[in-house]
Amino acid sequence: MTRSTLTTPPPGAEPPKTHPDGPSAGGSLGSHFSRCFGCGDDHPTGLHIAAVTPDGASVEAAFTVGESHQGAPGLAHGGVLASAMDEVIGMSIWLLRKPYVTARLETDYLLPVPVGTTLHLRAWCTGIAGRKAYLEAEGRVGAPGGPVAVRAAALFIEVDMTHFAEHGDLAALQAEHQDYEVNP
Ligand SMILES: CCCCC/C=C\C/C=C\C/C=C\C/C=C\CCCC(=O)SCCNC(=O)CCNC(=O)[C@H](O)C(C)(C)COP(=O)(O)OP(=O)(O)OC[C@H]1O[C@@H](n2cnc3c(N)ncnc32)[C@H](O)[C@@H]1OP(=O)(O)O
Repeated sequence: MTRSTLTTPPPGAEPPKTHPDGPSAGGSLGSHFSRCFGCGDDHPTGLHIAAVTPDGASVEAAFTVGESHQGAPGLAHGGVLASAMDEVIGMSIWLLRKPYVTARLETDYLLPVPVGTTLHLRAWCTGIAGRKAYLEAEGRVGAPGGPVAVRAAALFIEVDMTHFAEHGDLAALQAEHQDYEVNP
């Protein structure tokens, strides 16, 4: 992976501490928002990524490139593949049960990905330093041990839940996150 210093954990970064409320090994993650482009069941043209965690610390998902994901004829659009990486990386940091947003996403495209290909996605956290989380992901062609077509490295920043209320749609947030209170 051609990774910049911005997505490389600095000396002293700590390993992630998973949260007891997160799914245990072998569990499904579910969608964090029904209209999310990456994972939402109600998104009409979304990626509909559904992930599991094999070990409580990383996530795995299978994503099949469809007709609506093309860039060049018959080939996946690079931005769609980056979205899939962003999604599984976001799912992996949500295992900590703290809200984070993507600050930086670096993607290496190693192989063309034809329509109809199933990419086996995996994401994991490489370290935490203050509000910064360092994460990686890969997409392998055809099988979990298949050739790597896409790799990503990311910097996510921890935010308060008010980030989503202040900048986004508070009613939609509260409808699906009943535990969210304004001015708790
Ligand atoms: C109804 C929905 C509910 C959702 C919420 C519910 C629960 C949470 C959910 C679950 C999630 C589960 C799955 C998620 C799946 C997919 C995830 C997709 C994630 C996304 O797709 S999310 C959208 C795209 N994302 C954004 O929309 C971010 C826009 N942005 C900002 O909101 C600010 O920019 C922010 C907050 C990032 C920082 O702002 P800030 O003011 O808080 O902090 P500040 O700027 O001081 O940065 C602090 C330190 O980070 C360094 N830093 C910052 N940015 C950097 C960069 N780009 N490169 C290198 N370093 C950077 C600084 O240099 C400083 O470093 P230092 O401390 O060393 O000086």
